[in-house]
Amino acid sequence: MINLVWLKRDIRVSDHRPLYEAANNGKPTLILYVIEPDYWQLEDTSKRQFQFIKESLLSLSKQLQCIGASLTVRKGDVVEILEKVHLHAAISNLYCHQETGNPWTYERDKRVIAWCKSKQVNYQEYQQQAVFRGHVNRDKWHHVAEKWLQAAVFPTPTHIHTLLQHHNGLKLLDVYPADDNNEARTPQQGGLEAANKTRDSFFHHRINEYLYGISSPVKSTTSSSRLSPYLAYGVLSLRQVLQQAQALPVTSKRNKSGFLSRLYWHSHFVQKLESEPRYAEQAVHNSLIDMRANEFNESCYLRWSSGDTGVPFIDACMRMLIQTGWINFRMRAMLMAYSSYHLWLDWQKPAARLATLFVDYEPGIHYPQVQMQSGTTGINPFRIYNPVTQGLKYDPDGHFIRRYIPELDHVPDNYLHTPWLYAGLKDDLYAPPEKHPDDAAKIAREKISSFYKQHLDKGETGRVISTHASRKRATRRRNKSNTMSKNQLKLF
Ligand SMILES: Cc1cc2nc3c(=O)[nH]c(=O)nc-3n(C[C@H](O)[C@H](O)[C@H](O)COP(=O)(O)OP(=O)(O)OC[C@H]3O[C@@H](n4cnc5c(N)ncnc54)[C@H](O)[C@@H]3O)c2cc1C
Repeated sequence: MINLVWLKRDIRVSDHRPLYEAANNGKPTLILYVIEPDYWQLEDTSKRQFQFIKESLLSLSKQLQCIGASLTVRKGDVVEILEKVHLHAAISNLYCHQETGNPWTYERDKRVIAWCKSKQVNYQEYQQQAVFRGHVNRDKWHHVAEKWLQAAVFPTPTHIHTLLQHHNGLKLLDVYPADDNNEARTPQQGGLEAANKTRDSFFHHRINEYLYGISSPVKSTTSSSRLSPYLAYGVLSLRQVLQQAQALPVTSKRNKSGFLSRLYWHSHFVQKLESEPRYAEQAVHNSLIDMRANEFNESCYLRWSSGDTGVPFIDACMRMLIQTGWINFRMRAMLMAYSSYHLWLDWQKPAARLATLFVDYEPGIHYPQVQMQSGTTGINPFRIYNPVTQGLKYDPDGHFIRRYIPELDHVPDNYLHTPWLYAGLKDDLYAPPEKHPDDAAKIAREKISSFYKQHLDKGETGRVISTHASRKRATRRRNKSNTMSKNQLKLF
């Protein structure tokens, strides 16, 4: 009888409860990662994410060797692979982490649980974020989340009695099982070494510029922590990073607490998708499901998705994302809002496109953010950014635009943010936008107001708020002197 540790978005040894439990019960243990071809065919997955996972698994394999264990990789349907393993060596315990993923992984997990039940395999699933299954009372969420995040981390096992396989299957990682070819030219590297380097440089130096650079797509590349892909695939444990950050003796308290707030937001957002999985498929507010239905303009979508809308700051942001696999929060919000308001595109297809471009794709953050930026939650419906004003503010000298849009080389600086006003624009090189951004924003405002007036059910808005919104005021009254809770006050 063996243990099986099934790895998903938890590619690490430290603060890893499934590995810890397996090591403690002394049975031979198979540590398994399954490349699931059907998953990699989905609209929201891509080769750049696979590449990051591959690098992280190769790094994990070395870490496991240091504690006498080994990683096994297999390719196929998880249930079929479990079945094969079980025939070869009976599985007594299957340990894994709870995953809040997309609808496909949710269904896959249900099949695994059903298989375990049918084979009388003891299925043990543990939390790896402050995200709770079943009914969650949002009034109490921050208390339980805080308790979980402050609990002691699980120590790295010093030895795991490993089950040796004929072949470890690491070579399978050389072949990406889909054909999207969506790679980033200069992505962040996966693996623990890169994760530690990124974290240490942030904790020891870059954190002091954190809030100063946070909104700029240029400054934030170094001032933001850049930990997102390591947290998304569990190369680092969120709880461990949070506790390490709390212990930092940094000079600027504002920067430190700004960063800590965002680590809390992580679980706050993932909890939304966990509590209401349809966030990934349908407008979370029932009245707003059809707000943009039957109006999808494919050519606008294609121009947006390749960074060719004709609005330079939008296009430069999109092209940076295509090239690097990362962009800062504000620009993610602006890109999403531009597609939803100015281009009036229903959010699903743009959301999938962005997901495939993010190396750090985390469904639990992504879909709730997408819906918030698209006005489909029924709360703060007008998240409309003026892309020209944003450009002038965050790229006043135009270096960022020039870097990503060489077709604008012939356009003088004073027209760089609005090239459609320049009489000499070579529009065969860089076509102007289909609608002037101001006109498009005005039309969107009118459409939203009119749709809200006609269709918005306020009772449903109340339901969305009570299920998903943060408890800002209540928390402030109850915890005036509690610094940890102050970090949660900024949740939205
Ligand atoms: C439309 C849209 C989609 C997004 N999709 C993703 C996604 O797929 N994966 C992802 O990790 N983040 C996503 N974000 C949130 C945010 O933009 C990124 O987490 C952040 O830019 C990552 O860079 P960083 O690690 O340097 O962040 P930092 O500012 O250093 O923050 C530290 C960590 O806190 C968490 N975090 C930061 N901002 C947020 C936020 N607004 N909400 C929830 N958690 C946050 C992340 O885990 C991040 O790594 C999205 C935001 C928007 C507007």
